[in-house]
Amino acid sequence: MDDGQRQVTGGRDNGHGDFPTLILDGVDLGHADHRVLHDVHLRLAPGERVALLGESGVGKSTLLAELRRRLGRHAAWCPQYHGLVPQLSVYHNVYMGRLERHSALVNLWNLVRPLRQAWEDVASLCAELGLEGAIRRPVGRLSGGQRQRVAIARALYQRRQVFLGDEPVASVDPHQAMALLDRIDAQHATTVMALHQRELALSHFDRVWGLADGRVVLDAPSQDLSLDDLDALYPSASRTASSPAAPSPARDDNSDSPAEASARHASHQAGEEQARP
Ligand SMILES: Nc1ncnc2c1ncn2[C@@H]1O[C@H](COP(=O)(O)OP(=O)(O)OP(=O)(O)O)[C@@H](O)[C@H]1O
Repeated sequence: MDDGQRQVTGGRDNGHGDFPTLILDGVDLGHADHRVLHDVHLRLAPGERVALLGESGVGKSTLLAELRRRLGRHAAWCPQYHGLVPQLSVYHNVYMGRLERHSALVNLWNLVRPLRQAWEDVASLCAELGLEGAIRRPVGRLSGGQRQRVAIARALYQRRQVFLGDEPVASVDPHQAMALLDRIDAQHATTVMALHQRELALSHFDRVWGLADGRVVLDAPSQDLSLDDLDALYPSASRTASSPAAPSPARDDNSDSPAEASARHASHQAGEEQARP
């Protein structure tokens, strides 16, 4: 067992209080023999909202899977491809978020002939998320945005301390994305979400973790970051946007690389420490 696991599993847990600070201290993450992320140093403290950014395939889902493994029952999970059962209704898919809280008999009953309380709980969550007319509909007949909201409803129904989301607002328009993030934040003081919307990362999160080239290259408060800092996490997009006839630098010369943005934040912090009496 490494330090990060000891921090999570060894702390106070009354089922309602804060989970212990989660620490990844120089770990490598990957799949079988394939190392995806090297020497990861990160801390997730209760009350922090973190946006996880980086190009496709860089390892965001891999990192989220590790956080989920370490947080265990502290974490509600909203997966990238929703993980819904298309043949079953919205009610059934949302209810399944909490199966482990009840006995097999209660679950069987609620799935076959829902008890009033379970139905009302799911119906009210669905109404909040704009799914009021759809609760009896099979998920396979919903739009992509509706399915995304069902997946979020199922994660909210889990009622855990930490919300882990793998691009949970990728299939909805920007207005809905903000409303959904507000709803998630209302229930969870602590969140980690993979995103591609840089503006949302700055407006809705306390901190940004940025991945590139198999490493964590950015770990800084969002208030210290600009869109240019986040753009630097997407070099392929900059290359695509550049004209092949007149190649231009990926970033303007005044903007920092993610590592420089992290360093800028660190030196800013050090300056504040020194200035303190
Ligand atoms: N189950 C797996 N087994 C082996 N390799 C995997 C597995 N899942 C992902 N990978 C590989 O790990 C690397 C990182 O994938 P990951 O899904 O973590 O990236 P990501 O940043 O979440 O990408 P995206 O934004 O496209 O979802 C990729 O090279 C991917 O092919």
